[in-house]
Amino acid sequence: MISFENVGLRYGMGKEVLKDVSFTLKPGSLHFLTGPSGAGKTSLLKLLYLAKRQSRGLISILGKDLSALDRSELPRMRRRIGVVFQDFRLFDHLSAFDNVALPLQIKGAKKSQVADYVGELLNWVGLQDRMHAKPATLSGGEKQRVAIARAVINKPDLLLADEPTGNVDPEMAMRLMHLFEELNKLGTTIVIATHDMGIVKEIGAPTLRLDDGNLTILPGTKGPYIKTSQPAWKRT
Ligand SMILES: Nc1ncnc2c1ncn2[C@@H]1O[C@H](COP(=O)(O)OP(=O)(O)OP(=O)(O)O)[C@@H](O)[C@H]1O
Repeated sequence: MISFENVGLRYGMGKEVLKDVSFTLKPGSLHFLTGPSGAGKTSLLKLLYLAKRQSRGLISILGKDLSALDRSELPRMRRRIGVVFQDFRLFDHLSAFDNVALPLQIKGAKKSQVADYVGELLNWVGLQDRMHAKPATLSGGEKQRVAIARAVINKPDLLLADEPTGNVDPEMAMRLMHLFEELNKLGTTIVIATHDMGIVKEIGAPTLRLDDGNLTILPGTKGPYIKTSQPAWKRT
């Protein structure tokens, strides 16, 4: 369970970029996060992946109240969260295969299991012929697919993706969305920030919409996505 109660965020002494944001996401739900450029989407994701602390309000992630969380617990929490960053953040000295393998190796998975899982996933994202390439020799879309494979390989409890289909053609974008849906069916809670309203419409999951730091929640148009519930004090 993830819940935000009247959360505000400002950078330094600047104005609030998130204002009184309140929502709850049920475990296993899938949501889009939309809104114009500068509306606060990446900032909201930063709070969700524990890279920033809110300026006010209460946040609970994966059932843990962040205000009661000891700093020493952060690394363990972060390991349960997969993130696809807008700028990919791949390790330049590692091949596509090794970038994707890393989370499994850290977890201590067997070599044969790593080879199977990573091969299968890179195949799914259409990179079977680019497994041994280093990021510098990959196109933007190829890097994006490596970043997605790395974020999902561990079947995280929470997956956050910032514009994960920004660099691929529409056909690959839908394929990647289906990968997220498959992961969602296994129980991963997913939030996908996107400008691509075509994908939002096609998948039909409920949407968190930000406008200048203010959040509204739009219901989904298709199942089986678990609907978000507004906290009682926000219902009209
Ligand atoms: N590190 C920072 N320091 C100061 N202001 C910041 C910082 N990061 C973001 N902002 C400001 O916060 C606001 C929200 O930015 P954010 O990146 O969250 O928006 P966004 O909706 O993700 O935009 P985009 O769709 O263009 O990626 C913007 O006004 C931005 O200038």
